[in-house]
Amino acid sequence: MSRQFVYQDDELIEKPFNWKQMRRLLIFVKPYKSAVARVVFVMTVFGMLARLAIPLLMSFAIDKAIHPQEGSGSLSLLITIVAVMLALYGLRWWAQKYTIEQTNGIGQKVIFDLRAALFRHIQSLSFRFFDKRPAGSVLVRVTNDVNSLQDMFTNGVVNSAIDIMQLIGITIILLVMEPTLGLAVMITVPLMFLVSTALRKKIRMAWQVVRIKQSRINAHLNESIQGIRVTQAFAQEKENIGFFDRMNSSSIRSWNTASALNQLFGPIIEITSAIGTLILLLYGTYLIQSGAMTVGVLVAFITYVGSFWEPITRLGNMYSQLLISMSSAERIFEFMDETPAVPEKKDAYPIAKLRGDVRLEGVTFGYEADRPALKEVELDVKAGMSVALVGHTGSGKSTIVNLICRFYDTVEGRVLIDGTDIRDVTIDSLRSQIGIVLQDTFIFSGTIRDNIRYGRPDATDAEVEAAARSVRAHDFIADLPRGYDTEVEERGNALSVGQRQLLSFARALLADPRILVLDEATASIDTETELRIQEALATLLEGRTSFIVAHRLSTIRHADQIVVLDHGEIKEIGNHEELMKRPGHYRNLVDAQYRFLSA
Ligand SMILES: Nc1ncnc2c1ncn2[C@@H]1O[C@H](COP(=O)(O)OP(=O)(O)OP(=O)(O)O)[C@@H](O)[C@H]1O
Repeated sequence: MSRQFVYQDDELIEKPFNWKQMRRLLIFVKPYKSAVARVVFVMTVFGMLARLAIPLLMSFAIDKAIHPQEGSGSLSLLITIVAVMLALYGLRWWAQKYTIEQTNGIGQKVIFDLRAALFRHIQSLSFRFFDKRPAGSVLVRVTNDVNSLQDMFTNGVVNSAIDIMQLIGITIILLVMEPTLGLAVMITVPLMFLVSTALRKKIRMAWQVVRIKQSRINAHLNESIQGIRVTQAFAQEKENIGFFDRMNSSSIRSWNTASALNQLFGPIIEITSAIGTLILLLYGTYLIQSGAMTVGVLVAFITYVGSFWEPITRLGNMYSQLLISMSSAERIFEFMDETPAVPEKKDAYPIAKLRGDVRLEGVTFGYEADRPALKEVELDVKAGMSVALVGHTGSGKSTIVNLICRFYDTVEGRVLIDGTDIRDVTIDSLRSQIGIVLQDTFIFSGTIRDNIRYGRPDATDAEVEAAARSVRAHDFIADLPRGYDTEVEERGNALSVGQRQLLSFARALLADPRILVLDEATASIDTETELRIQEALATLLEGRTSFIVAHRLSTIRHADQIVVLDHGEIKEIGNHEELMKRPGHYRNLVDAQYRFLSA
């Protein structure tokens, strides 16, 4: 079997009940506590009391109106009792309807708040958080884990409270009505509890296996779809299908096992409750025959016992659900407790409108503790200069720009913008004045216009168009079927690499940042597009401080300053002419590129 896919995704495994977590979850219910109180009140006063009173009335009707011990039956009393019973049924129906509507509404609101809080928190987390986790696992927490709490919130909390009260109510009534018979019936409760607890645990485990398998299928599906181009290019479809089939069959098998176990549950509960009813009938008949109890009381008992098992079963199910919810809650709170790796100081202030001077002073940084990506970097860039960062792959070019944008904090040394340590200012005020154009241009679903407007949502249509014209993107946009209103699919798959790059230039230009960071695309593009991009770039860079992770000689040559990096250290700094005059890293790099181009 292929070892190529290994999934260690988040799995819904149950966790022991944890009060601390439960309390944290209940905080989300707090805003709705008066609504919850109303539901509990309505259900207790109207729903539960009606439910408990009906068998008593039945017993009363039999013993007093239908078959009294003394005298004959009374039709008018019977009619009155039936009328009261009908009214109680109506009340119960209304109370139930109200409870269902309200609990569903409250549950949805709680889930909405929880999901929103989680999303808001994730948005605030730094790059380091996302470095450690595949997008899929973050996705699962915001969707599956939150959903798995949905049942608990929509039905669980309120219904369990009602069920517990109902059980207490029935137990008290049974014991008060006929203590010995009440006790005799209760004998089956521990039995039923033991049997159902053991079986339920097995069932829970079996369903967890199903969930794990299904979550692996999801992960595989996600990867397969994202990687479909590579799969087809390497003609691996057959292997992929085979792997998927095996996962699929294994998921079905686990489903069958779980479902078979589940089906055992109903009969076992029925047998136990039948034993209870049998005891009730035998002992009840004996009590009636010996004159210690009336037929009406027996009928009431049978009805009460019938509605005794129902809340027990529901509470059992709820308990299973609760344990699964615990693991979801744990994972949700694990994310909620993540603090941004790039924290904002309490007294951080918004940085003034930037001039654009950038200084790196003795900067050392590593993504991992023992692997420095930059070592004691010194760099002084005056406002308006364009800086090309060059060096072999992994030399630390992107890391420099990551630090300037404060996606990460330095381990040693500091980054100064206009003489201010960037750790002292608010992140928002800093980043909103820095434009970033990444190599892998991200195009969001929406129109071309929306995408250009991304960094400045209040820009007018005319401004959007002017930005597109300046970076030479207007012509290709105008050629699209609906021009600026063309919907681009998610990630802009329908656009070429060059077109996407021009779009991102327009986006950056419209945001009009003082400092521009650009990770140049390495993909080879035709000469005409290359020329167009160079022209666009010249417009974009005009008057701004810019840092370009440069791959094209044309870009590098025109830069005011070229920074040559090697293994996280700056080896050379100067402009093209200066660096070409002496032998060194830069000259070797340029010679190598020329050799490559002329080969
Ligand atoms: N998110 C990350 N987590 C851990 N290590 C990283 C991360 N990003 C980069 N690195 C490591 O840091 C070092 C510098 O990487 P950086 O991305 O700055 O190189 P680069 O010069 O931009 O390379 P390239 O030209 O290939 O983009 C490399 O050794 C790389 O493996």
